[in-house]
Amino acid sequence: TVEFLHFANSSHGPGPDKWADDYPVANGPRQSPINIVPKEALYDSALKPLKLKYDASNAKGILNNGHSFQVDFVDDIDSSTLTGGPISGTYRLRQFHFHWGASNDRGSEHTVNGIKFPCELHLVHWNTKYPSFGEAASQPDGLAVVGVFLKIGAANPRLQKVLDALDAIRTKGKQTTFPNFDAKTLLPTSLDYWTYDGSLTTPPLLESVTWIVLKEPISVSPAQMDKFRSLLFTGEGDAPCCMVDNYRPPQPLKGRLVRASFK
Ligand SMILES: O=C(NCc1ccccc1)Nc1ccc2c(c1)[B-](O)(O)OC2
Ligand SMILES: [Zn+2]
Repeated sequence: TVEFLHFANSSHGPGPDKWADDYPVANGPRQSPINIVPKEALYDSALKPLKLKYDASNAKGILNNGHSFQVDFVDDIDSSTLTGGPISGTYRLRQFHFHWGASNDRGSEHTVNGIKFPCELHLVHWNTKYPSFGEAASQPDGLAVVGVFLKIGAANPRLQKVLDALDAIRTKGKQTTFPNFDAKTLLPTSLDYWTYDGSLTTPPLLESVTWIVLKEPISVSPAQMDKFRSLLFTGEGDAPCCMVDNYRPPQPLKGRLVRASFK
């Protein structure tokens, strides 16, 4: 079947194959996502365990931003942080969001041995050595994003808390409060990960992300996947366009090394 990326030319702008026109970095040396080939990843015993310390009271709101939805966190103090892993210093949790497909055969941005998952969660953190997220986003060590695959299985009750808020943000630009949410509840048991240097996967595609992709997926049920697909790319009053296939396909590795925190 012809894979139609809903990013493709449509009501919400040009698709991935057109991004290089406005963002030449789209063809840069460290673009994301990538296909991860576990057998070609290098086990690095010097990699530290990930340390995620999240404070549920930092959760602020949930927003339909027109290409995904995100849960935003208070990030003016070091209360929800990522340390350890491949990074040095302290990175603050800013937001998390997802990417998903029109059907369960696609949707993730990273792939593993060419396998696509139906959905991928991104927990976005910024390096506190910089004064703000915006500043950090333009630095090579500015951002650290934890990627978590979602795999079809039993319904995920922790994810359901997020999905229950989607009815209130169906159209582009809508937001509502989303207090007291512990993002740690969305993580799998194992924090084993692959890591590599990459970029934002949506414009401006800045090459400022240390990617940390967890090996173990979390579960999502088919009904829960349909809840993601109930969102709209379009604003209230516009002809409705379902928010699906909001993922960028894998980009050339260009000689980059992917390291593994596990054997
Ligand atoms: O924060 C974003 N845009 C707003 C912005 C503000 C200021 C400077 C630059 C960008 N985008 C963005 C951030 C993090 C990730 C992605 C996109 B992702 O690749 O989808 O997953 C990880
Ligand atoms: Zn993302």
